[in-house]
Amino acid sequence: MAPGDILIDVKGVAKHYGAGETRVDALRSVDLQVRAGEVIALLGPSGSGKTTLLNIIGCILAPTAGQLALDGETVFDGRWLRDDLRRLRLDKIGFIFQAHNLLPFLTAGENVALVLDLAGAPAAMGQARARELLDYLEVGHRAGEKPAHLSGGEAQRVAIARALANRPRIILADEPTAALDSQRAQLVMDLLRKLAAEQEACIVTVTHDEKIFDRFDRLIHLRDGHLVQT
Ligand SMILES: Nc1ncnc2c1ncn2[C@@H]1O[C@H](COP(=O)(O)OP(=O)(O)OP(=O)(O)O)[C@@H](O)[C@H]1O
Repeated sequence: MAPGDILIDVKGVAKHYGAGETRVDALRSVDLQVRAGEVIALLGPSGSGKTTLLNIIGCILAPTAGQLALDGETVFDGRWLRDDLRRLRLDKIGFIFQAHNLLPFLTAGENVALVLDLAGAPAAMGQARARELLDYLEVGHRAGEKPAHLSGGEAQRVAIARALANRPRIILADEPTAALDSQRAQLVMDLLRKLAAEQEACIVTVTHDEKIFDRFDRLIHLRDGHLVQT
């Protein structure tokens, strides 16, 4: 794989929820390609389908129709083509969620190292990588704390470190900077851009945060279940 290769390929993806009178067409027919090194934003009003699309790309939600290929491999075509979606997510995808979802009974450092542990890496390697990432995000001094003792911004940076721990090529983020002040939001975006370039990864971010719009290569708007690129 080289920079510029297509890491996410969404073709004709539709998703509806419910049936009959309660049916909601969240995505109608969406085509989207994202290449290695690209950092893109998904924008759109509430209910326009941003989270639905992010969850489909993350193999958390099955489309109603269409195809999805990740890193050159078709993973959905009318049905999931792999039965080990958990493994696929562990290997290829890093998630940064709005609610940071850190495990409350583990320290910040353990939360990050856990990802590598699950992927089968030796414990010492997981701890070293956790330390490196937490230091990089300027939260290394909090590595021994449980999430309940972290501020919102600190917890979010730990969650970002966790998403990056496994060096995924596809990073999906839902409002990653919502809990951060302007300076830190830009720092986090600059870090994500640097990582995307270094690791030949791509980043898809749902955001409403205007202060980081200039950090994206493309802004993609969702309207009524369709994409409009700018
Ligand atoms: N599990 C569900 N069951 C039924 N309808 C749903 C479900 N999830 C989402 N929807 C509907 O699908 C549409 C798209 O929702 P989605 O959460 O993808 O939008 P969004 O753009 O991410 O919104 P927001 O910015 O508010 O998070 C909305 O009309 C929503 O009400």
